[in-house]
Amino acid sequence: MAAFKSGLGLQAALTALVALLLLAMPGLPSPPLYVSLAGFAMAGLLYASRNISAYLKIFVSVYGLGYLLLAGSKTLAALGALPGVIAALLPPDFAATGAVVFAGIVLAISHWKPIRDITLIADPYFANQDAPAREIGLFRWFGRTEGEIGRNLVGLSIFVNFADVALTLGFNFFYRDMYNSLQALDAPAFWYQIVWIFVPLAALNIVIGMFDLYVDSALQLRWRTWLTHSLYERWLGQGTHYRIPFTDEEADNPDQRIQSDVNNFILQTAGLSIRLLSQAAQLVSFIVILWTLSRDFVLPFTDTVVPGFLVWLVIAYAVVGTWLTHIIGKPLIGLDFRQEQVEADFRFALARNRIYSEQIALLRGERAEATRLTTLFHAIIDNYIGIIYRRIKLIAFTFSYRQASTIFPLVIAAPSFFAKKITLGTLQQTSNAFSNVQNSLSFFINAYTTLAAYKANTIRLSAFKRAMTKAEALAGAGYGLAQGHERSGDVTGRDLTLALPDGREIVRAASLTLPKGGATLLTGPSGSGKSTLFRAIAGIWPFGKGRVDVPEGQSALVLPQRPYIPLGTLRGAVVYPATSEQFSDAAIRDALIAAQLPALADRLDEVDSWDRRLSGGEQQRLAIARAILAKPDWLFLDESTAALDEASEASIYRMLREKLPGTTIVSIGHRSTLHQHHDRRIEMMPAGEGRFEPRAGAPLAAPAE
Ligand SMILES: Nc1ncnc2c1ncn2[C@@H]1O[C@H](COP(=O)(O)OP(=O)(O)OP(=O)(O)O)[C@@H](O)[C@H]1O
Repeated sequence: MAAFKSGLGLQAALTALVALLLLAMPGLPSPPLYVSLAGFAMAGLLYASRNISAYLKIFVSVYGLGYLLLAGSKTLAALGALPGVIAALLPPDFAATGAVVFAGIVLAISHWKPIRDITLIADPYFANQDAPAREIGLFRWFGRTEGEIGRNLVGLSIFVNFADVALTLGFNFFYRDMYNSLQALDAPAFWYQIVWIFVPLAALNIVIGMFDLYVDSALQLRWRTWLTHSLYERWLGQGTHYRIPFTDEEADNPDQRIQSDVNNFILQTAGLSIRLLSQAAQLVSFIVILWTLSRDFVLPFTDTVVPGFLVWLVIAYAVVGTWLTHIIGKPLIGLDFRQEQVEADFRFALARNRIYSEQIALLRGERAEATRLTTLFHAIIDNYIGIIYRRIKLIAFTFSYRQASTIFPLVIAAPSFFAKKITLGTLQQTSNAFSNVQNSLSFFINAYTTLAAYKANTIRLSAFKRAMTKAEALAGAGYGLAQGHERSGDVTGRDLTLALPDGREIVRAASLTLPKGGATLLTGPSGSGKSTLFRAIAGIWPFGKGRVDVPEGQSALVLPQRPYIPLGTLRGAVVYPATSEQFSDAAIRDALIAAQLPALADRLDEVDSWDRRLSGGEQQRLAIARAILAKPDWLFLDESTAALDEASEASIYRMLREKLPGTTIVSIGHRSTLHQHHDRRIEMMPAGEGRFEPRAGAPLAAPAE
């Protein structure tokens, strides 16, 4: 793996050097010239692959390394520098050139759109420079960065798969020799084949199978950990999750995309690409065997010689089969895509029933919910029935095809056997080689359903990533609303227009100031854009024009009318979004008591569905306790005490102003009793065409002591 690790440049140089050395040895026994010339082609390909996808580059590199090993060992063998036993085990000369051809194919397909869609999702993992993931011990020592471990694991997995192909070749020759010994009634030769050929091959097959699973699982686990983590970090980052619905991308059910699509994508990408590679190697090897076996093939019942007849036959057989399968199976892509969607919709509806169970029970909404669930579930069944019929049609074809392919080569080669032109061993070897070639060529056929689901999966993940990019752009500077910093310490708006996602303007303010210090009350009719103004100040509302400036380096906390209560302990719910370690238990208890929740002060460790256990007013007071702990410079209360009675609301406001003297409070509220707790008022006034304008009102009475 040394050349693999030390970069592409070095590999290319080494490969070219081997080729040069080989060429510069006139008179010395060396592999054929075409093997040496292929070295130059390999060096060129490695150079050309420097800008391709990080994932595909691994494959080109492995082929480069494969060429080095094969051509190098062939040269050593030609010079007599390798022991005869090892030299006999080396693959034929064409294997080295085969590596070059395959590297060329990988390079050629790297720009193809379906491949690019896949590599755009796969690449970030293999190109990352992050430290190895701590939580997974498997292969953590296999590279300095997580990306390097991933690349090395893919490389290792490819080598393991190639070893498996070599074994399959070994088995093919074993069958020939074993059946020949049977035909010749040669018992010692038969037992030699069983004990000295079959047993070692079978043992190796088991070991390789185990190691393959270990390497593949480690790769999948590490890759999934990294990709899942990076996707949800990005999804949660800077309000992206909030803005995705505002984009024009179809990115429904992000939960499903992060939890299940990622896993399937990784399983399929790693599985299919590496298998495709070994299938290709197997294909070439067995085509060569088949060609050798049918070099002078005489068409049955004629005297016509068709060189390599079986090779042409198997290619035609597989191409026609692939084409027919494609025609029959194509609708599965759309059906699988839709299945994922309807399953996710149904799951989401069930989850919502769980979350809103109390409201549904109070409203006696069970029937309505059941009707909706039935409709959603019918969509699952309808689509699945479509999938079943399509699969049955596909199976009718693939099964007949598979059955025919076991008997087909025997039918073709049997006349030669009966005419005593070939031995039983050769007949057996022919049949085995034919089915191996057919199998590799039909890789696409057999994996059709997987490929269909894989494509649907890739589309879903690509759309999710595009939606995140668009949502991030919505937050970017220059899009609609600009956000900056205000030196005076106030929150200000200049030439501000807030609009809805469809472009309709709802708030317009040539100049707006929320002064630092004291308390400001924002009032106005329902739907006049008060909460939207808070969203714009908090920097999550993307639609509009003009700018909002907030004081630099100051903390802010927005408490909505319905506070968010996370799953877990009461302690975690109170300190949210901070972590429990940031506050002592005493401070948390004091905050709960100050927020008029003394009964909860001793239940900090209790885990419960607190969002359902606590009343609306209790949840609002829990959010107030959060504010007391966080001590923000700015506290935005969006009807955050609307569920409390007026007396409780009054004492909460008094307590807040007493405990948080340095905090500027901005409240939204409809009750006139709120006036007494604020110093000034801003009112949303109608400004024509459905718009509202925030205007400063007369100073309010000094806050009640
Ligand atoms: N995500 C959204 N997509 C489309 N329209 C929205 C969205 N969020 C808010 N609106 C619309 O924007 C308008 C202003 O809403 P906003 O919540 O700011 O009003 P408000 O003044 O706070 O009302 P209330 O006093 O009833 O809470 C409403 O007509 C609302 O339907």
